[in-house]
Amino acid sequence: MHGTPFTVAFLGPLGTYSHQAAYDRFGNTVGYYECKTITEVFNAIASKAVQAGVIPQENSIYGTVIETYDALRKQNVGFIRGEIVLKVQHCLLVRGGVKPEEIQCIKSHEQALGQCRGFLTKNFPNASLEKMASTAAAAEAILTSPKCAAICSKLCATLFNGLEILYEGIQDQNSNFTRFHVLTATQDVELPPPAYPAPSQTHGLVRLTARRDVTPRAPPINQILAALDLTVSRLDRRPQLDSPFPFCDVYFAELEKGDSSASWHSAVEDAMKRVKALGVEAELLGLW
Ligand SMILES: O=C(O)C(=O)C[C@]1(C(=O)O)C=C[C@@H](O)C=C1
Repeated sequence: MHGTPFTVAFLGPLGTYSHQAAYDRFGNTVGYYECKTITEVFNAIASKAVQAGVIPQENSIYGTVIETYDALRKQNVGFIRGEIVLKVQHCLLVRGGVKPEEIQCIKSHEQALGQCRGFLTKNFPNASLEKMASTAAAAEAILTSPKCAAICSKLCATLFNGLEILYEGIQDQNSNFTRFHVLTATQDVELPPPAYPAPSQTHGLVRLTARRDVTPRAPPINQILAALDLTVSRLDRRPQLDSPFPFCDVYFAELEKGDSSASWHSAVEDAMKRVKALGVEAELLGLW
């Protein structure tokens, strides 16, 4: 990709929170590449169509972004290089002139519908809820569906002509943040420097898979974490799809560096060796 500008993929269209998070990190120093789904962002990174991507990971009201963790289960999924935390204030948008009592359906990304569940139950108990690929895709869709409203950011009211804001700040808690990951295909892709000084690396993400079909006496998660012997600041799990046994999981352990001055990268590598000695697969998915 010599000579091509650094390009960053995000869940589009323009106006999504992913777009805003990407812009917060990379500004106008890079090119942008809109994707229709989060999975497409991962694919664009893996196929090297882009040098980096921004992926939503977790929301402070609704929790884990499932599509992201399902993608992180796959091989060669990319490498997490940073995080961006974005304040999320959802609005309810309609086509100009539409009254609240005329709204029959509400469209948005499932995360946004989940973050506004209390508001929707109270104010629109009879409206049908429609999952869309993103909040801005929902805003675009209501241009041609006048009986529907969209949950999205305020920015969409300026980006899409003919839409107006009916309500602002409709999420169930006023304080609402989404954390995004910055991903590249491999650890060695050079990232443009951030506008503010980057903190030194203090996080890591390791995928842990105990395969009962390969290691019948695979240890339980508490023994795996004991072997890891590092601070685990969060633990997510998704089903192991390729196991002949039901209810076997893949774990994602987010690690946090303690006070030690030793190299963080080698501390994580050593911890993974201890886990592998138990017959458990350990894959490094990020350091940031
Ligand atoms: O639909 C968008 O605008 C997105 O960027 C996706 C997403 C998410 O998946 O969590 C990002 C932030 C908000 O939490 C709602 C939706």
